Amino acid sequence: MATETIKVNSREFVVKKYSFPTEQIPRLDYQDKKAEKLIENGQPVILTGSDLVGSAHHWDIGYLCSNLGSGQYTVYSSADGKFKYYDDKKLTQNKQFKPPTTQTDMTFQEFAAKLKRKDNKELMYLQQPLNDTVGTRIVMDFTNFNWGWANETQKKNHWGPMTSNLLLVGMEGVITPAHYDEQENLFAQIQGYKRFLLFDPSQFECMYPYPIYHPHDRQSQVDFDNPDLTKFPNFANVKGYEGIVGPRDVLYLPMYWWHQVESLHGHGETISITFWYKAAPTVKVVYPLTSGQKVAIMRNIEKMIAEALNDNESMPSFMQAMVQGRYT
Ligand SMILES: CC1(C)c2ccccc2-c2ccc(C[C@@H](CC(=O)O)C(=O)C(=O)O)cc21
Ligand SMILES: [Zn+2]
Repeated sequence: MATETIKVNSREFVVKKYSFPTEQIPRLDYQDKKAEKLIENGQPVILTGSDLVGSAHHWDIGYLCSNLGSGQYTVYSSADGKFKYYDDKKLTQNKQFKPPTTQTDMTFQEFAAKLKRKDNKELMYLQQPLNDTVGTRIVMDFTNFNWGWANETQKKNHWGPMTSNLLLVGMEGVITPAHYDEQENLFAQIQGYKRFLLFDPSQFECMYPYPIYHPHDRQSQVDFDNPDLTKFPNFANVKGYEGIVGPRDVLYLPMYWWHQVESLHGHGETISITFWYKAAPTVKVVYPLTSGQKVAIMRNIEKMIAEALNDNESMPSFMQAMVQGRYT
């Protein structure tokens, strides 16, 4: 795998080299009016100097071990280090689907002990909603997040309610392959460095998501390491953004933006916390539609057709019959 070296603020990072061009995601102080403007316009921005999770800046594996209590945590394992999310509620409709990762529940202490072992054959990724089973120190740190700023940002941008905070602890080298989410996301990095590759929702035609009834719904079918340009020819035209998100950085990741996330080697495990918000309720449709809104329309139509046909096998021929030779 070809690599390249990126320099950010006198630090050097060795990253995988991909086939597509990228521009830098802007990095601005979180109080900079330009940053506020970008968020307002649904554009990604890496916010520096934010104290959104200031009360968690001291979190490391040892502290979490001592203070997360003995609750069970969901740990995913992957032989190739890729953690392509799959919706287990859609497994029934896809008998032949083979989950690409395995999922084990364990205490954080067991997870930390596994991290220390040198004979790990698989990479591991702990992903857990922050809930009340955690210890009192963590609850205190959580309570002391800068909720004032978070709530103000939520209100100013007419986002819906916050739905969840996920605690993520990844080994160096874990990769979350390209996908999009249907929520606004303030992504707070606490420890380690993550490279984000982002693609505007208008790149939909280059990303070839799985069918909506597939367990990998919302994930791209394209293998970035070995893109099949026969099956996915438009991927040759894809253009992205990229940025390295380090400790104390907060990335605003707009809804419907595709993202691939790589925990970089040489800087230890990554610890992140996500703040997900439902979309703003669309009170009045404003034209022209944004590219994100067009993706939402495509998804809703795909869902309606799948429900109406009630037979996923007939979706491919139906979808093609609807447009072929007509909308050329
Ligand atoms: C891959 C993993 C661990 C996972 C497994 C099974 C179910 C859900 C998830 C899940 C959800 C969010 C992330 C964080 C981030 C990617 C990253 O930071 O790696 C991201 O995509 C986002 O913040 O939107 C990571 C995961
Ligand atoms: Zn995501």
